[in-house]
Amino acid sequence: MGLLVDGKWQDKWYDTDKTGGKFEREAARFRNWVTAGGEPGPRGEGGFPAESGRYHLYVSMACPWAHRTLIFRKLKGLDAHISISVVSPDMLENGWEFRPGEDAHEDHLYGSQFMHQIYTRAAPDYTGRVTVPVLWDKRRETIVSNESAEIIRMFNSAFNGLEGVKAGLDFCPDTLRDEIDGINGRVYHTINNGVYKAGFATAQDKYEVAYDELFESLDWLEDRLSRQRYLVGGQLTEADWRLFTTLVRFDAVYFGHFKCNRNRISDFPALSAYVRDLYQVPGVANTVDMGQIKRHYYFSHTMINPTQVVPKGPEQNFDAPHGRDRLS
Ligand SMILES: N[C@@H](CCC(=O)N[C@@H](CS)C(=O)NCC(=O)O)C(=O)O
Repeated sequence: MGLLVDGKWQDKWYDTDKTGGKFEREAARFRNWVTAGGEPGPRGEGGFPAESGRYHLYVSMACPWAHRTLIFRKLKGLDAHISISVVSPDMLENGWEFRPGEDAHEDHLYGSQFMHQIYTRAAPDYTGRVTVPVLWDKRRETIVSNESAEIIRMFNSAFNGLEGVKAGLDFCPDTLRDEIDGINGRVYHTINNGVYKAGFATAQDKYEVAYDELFESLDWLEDRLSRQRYLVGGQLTEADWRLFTTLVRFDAVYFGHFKCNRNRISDFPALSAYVRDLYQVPGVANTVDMGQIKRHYYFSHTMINPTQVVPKGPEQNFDAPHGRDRLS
């Protein structure tokens, strides 16, 4: 685990000293947008038109942020248009690595050994963390974006003109967008990033604040989802997929490893059925690799789990009936 400083790799854990033990996630630095015709997006520069075969996605199967992009790529029918390389689940002194084998790929574009080499290829003097997912432009040989929230919005709409892409499937319709953004805001701060705030806190009080906010939000969602099948508008939206990637990891990882242990998701009747409902959407199960998820967290975070022993459990069956059709 480390970061780049002026283009040089340094092996350093998150610095929580300057924030009194609180984990603060750094904002992503590459924020351009692929758009249908290459016009600039909401921020960043233009010149990234949606073209088949032009873009490459670097992901980890373990990472909940990268997982969002894998789900959108699959559901929108973008597999044939956007290629991918999967990094090894073990993120140690060199950060994310390419280690071709059962779990990971080589870097299909440049044969790099480390993900940080992709960042310095785009920006030789880059300073910051080296995160996945990364959307890479093969034509301009640079990073378009390393912000998953924005990559999924691009996948949702920018590529709709390409052959075989499910243009009619809209996970962020204009009419629901404000409500989706509202839900996303709370879910991001207290759940998606909330589990990390609990797990990476190095002071008791900072951990407890994150823990309380997390379970307050899970109680709120349990109530909401006991009355409606999906979070917003009676249909599957981006808000559901953003919540899903955290919930599906919760009992196996966040409950124990990140000390988010008031309850398991399996203790919440609505939330647990909701996770199964989303998991059973055709195409999604293949994006969930529980072996890599557990391996990554328990093996890579040596300051939390120095023995690097990976737990065998829990037993989970996301294929069990969810019974949520009645809420549609
Ligand atoms: N804002 C980013 C966050 C991505 C992120 O933090 N990914 C984690 C993996 S789960 C990572 O690569 N961490 C490496 C690090 O922080 O050094 C996004 O949503 O795309």
